[in-house]
Amino acid sequence: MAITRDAVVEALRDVADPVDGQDIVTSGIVRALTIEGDAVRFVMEVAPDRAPAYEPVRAQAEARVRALPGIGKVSVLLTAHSEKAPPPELKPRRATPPGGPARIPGVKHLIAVASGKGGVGKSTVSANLACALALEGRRTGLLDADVYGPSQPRMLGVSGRPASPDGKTILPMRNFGVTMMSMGLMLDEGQAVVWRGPMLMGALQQMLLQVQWGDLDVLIVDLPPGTGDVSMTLAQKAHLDGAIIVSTPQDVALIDARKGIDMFGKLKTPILGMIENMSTHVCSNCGHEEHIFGHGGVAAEAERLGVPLLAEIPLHLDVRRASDGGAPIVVSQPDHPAAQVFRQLARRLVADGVA
Ligand SMILES: Nc1ncnc2c1ncn2[C@@H]1O[C@H](COP(=O)(O)OP(=O)(O)OP(=O)(O)O)[C@@H](O)[C@H]1O
Repeated sequence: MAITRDAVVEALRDVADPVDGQDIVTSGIVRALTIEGDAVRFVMEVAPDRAPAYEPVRAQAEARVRALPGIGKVSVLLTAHSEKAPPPELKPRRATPPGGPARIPGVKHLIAVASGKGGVGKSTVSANLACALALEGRRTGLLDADVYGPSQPRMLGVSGRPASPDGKTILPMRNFGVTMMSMGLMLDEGQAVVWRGPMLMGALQQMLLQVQWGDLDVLIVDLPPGTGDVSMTLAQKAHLDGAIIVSTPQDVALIDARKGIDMFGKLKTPILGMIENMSTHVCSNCGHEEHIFGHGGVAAEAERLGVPLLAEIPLHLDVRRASDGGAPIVVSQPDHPAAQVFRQLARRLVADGVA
């Protein structure tokens, strides 16, 4: 029987990370997994001072994989990620001089998740979509560019200041199979509030180009709400494959969403489609459905604009709880109806060749 990547990953999920408390796949220390015939190789990347403590975990991981049917050679190496140099300061500096849209090295697809108005669930959608794409086997990255309200560290259960091997480049964080970086991890509290346009633009470029994203099939960028400098810079400077616009069915959110669509249109960024979030409220006690913010508004708008309605996500307490708990519903309750909507969304984007 051929060894599959899924089987190896599943086996490794049985092994706990003693520091992180999660399994070693979720905690992101398993790297460079390669399978050649019946031979399996991977490394476990840990902090240098913790290497001795991880030796039993390495042995356990090796034994767990070795127990899989049809396995030949298993090689598991402990490597220490360097924490010598602190990451570079995310400096409020001027963006590089004008130039055309550039591709980010190693990144196949770049997708922006935008909303006209704040609080409509753009970050919730970005986090769940990223996790769902990772579950589809896509090498997925998530950049939280919401400089005024970075929420991805909380949603993906990531904390701490990112390390840098050389003081110039930044090592991203990783959880739930998603490589992630957030402006929130690079800034001291309140720092960004005083930033002006050119500073924000420079910081975004730094995050796109100085973070060691590695080879990614898709990088999702969670933009700040509205059509401000960060959104404009991304659309102008980076080769975006498309933008997804998140809106609630309410008129006010829709009007703002139209402005966002208009901006991307002017900057020649394709709109991949719209997502209606908080589409219908499902009572967590009795299951009764209610359209608190109206219903069908986003579908009608998408039709008017000639763009697809990619998903309708229910407003459900479990979605909020999962995000607040640091494990998006797609990973914490994979059978939940809301999780299924995100999984279908991810499959659709993969099938359409954009992710
Ligand atoms: N479908 C949903 N069901 C329940 N709660 C949701 C849903 N979508 C988002 N929320 C909750 O609504 C709040 C706002 O969501 P989120 O932070 O994703 O919005 P946002 O558009 O990114 O906001 P911001 O303007 O701060 O960037 C969060 O507490 C989130 O957990």
